[in-house]
Amino acid sequence: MSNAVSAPGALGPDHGYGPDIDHVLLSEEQIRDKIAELAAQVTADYAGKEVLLVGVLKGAVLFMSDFARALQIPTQMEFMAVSSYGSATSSSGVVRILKDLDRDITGKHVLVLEDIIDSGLTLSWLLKNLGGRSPASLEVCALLRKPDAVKVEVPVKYIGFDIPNEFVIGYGLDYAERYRDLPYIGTLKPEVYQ
Ligand SMILES: O=P(O)(O)OC[C@H]1O[C@H](OP(=O)(O)OP(=O)(O)O)[C@H](O)[C@@H]1O
Ligand code: HPA
Ligand SMILES: [Mg+2]
Repeated sequence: MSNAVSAPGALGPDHGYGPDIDHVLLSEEQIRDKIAELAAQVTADYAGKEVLLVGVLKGAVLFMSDFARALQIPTQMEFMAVSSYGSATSSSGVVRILKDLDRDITGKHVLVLEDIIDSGLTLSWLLKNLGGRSPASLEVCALLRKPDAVKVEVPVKYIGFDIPNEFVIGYGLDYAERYRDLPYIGTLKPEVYQ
């Protein structure tokens, strides 16, 4: 993986988290460029249709916000909150719905937005759940995927970056609810976990 860029401090505001950051994997600019690319693909693929974006809270909130603005087609937004991690760094495998969609998705073109596919357990569960609600179509757009961590293969049409199998934070991704507000994606120093 050749995405490692310069020291965290060189990349703009770090919200005071700088000392906790080990290295930056994806800069704000790399993320922005990738979102523009993904949004152009989705805009072309869904031309003439209205898309219902389903953001998976809380991790996908920054991604959804930037992605929706980069799209050039009309979209509506729904959110679902599920949790399989709690404050741990590996999935418990037990997915719980913390907040369901506010409305019926029958006949809608649903595009699920995820920040990360790690084990794939969350998304695999979510696709079964949403697939049972008779959408016109159901696809996934995930910003990050860890190919070496996948336990369940999930059909994903749009992927931003494949990343190494290490715990990452920033741009929506948390460790124990912290670091979501970082504009870039990076890793934490080992001592932060102690
Ligand atoms: O592929 P998996 O191993 O299932 O992991 C991916 C999921 O885990 C994270 O959510 P988390 O449960 O931490 O909730 P959060 O988004 O509120 O932090 C992440 O946002 C994905 O939804
Ligand atoms: O690497 C990760 N970081 C933060 N949250 C996560 N949820 C699954 N994988 C990750
Ligand atoms: Mg989390």
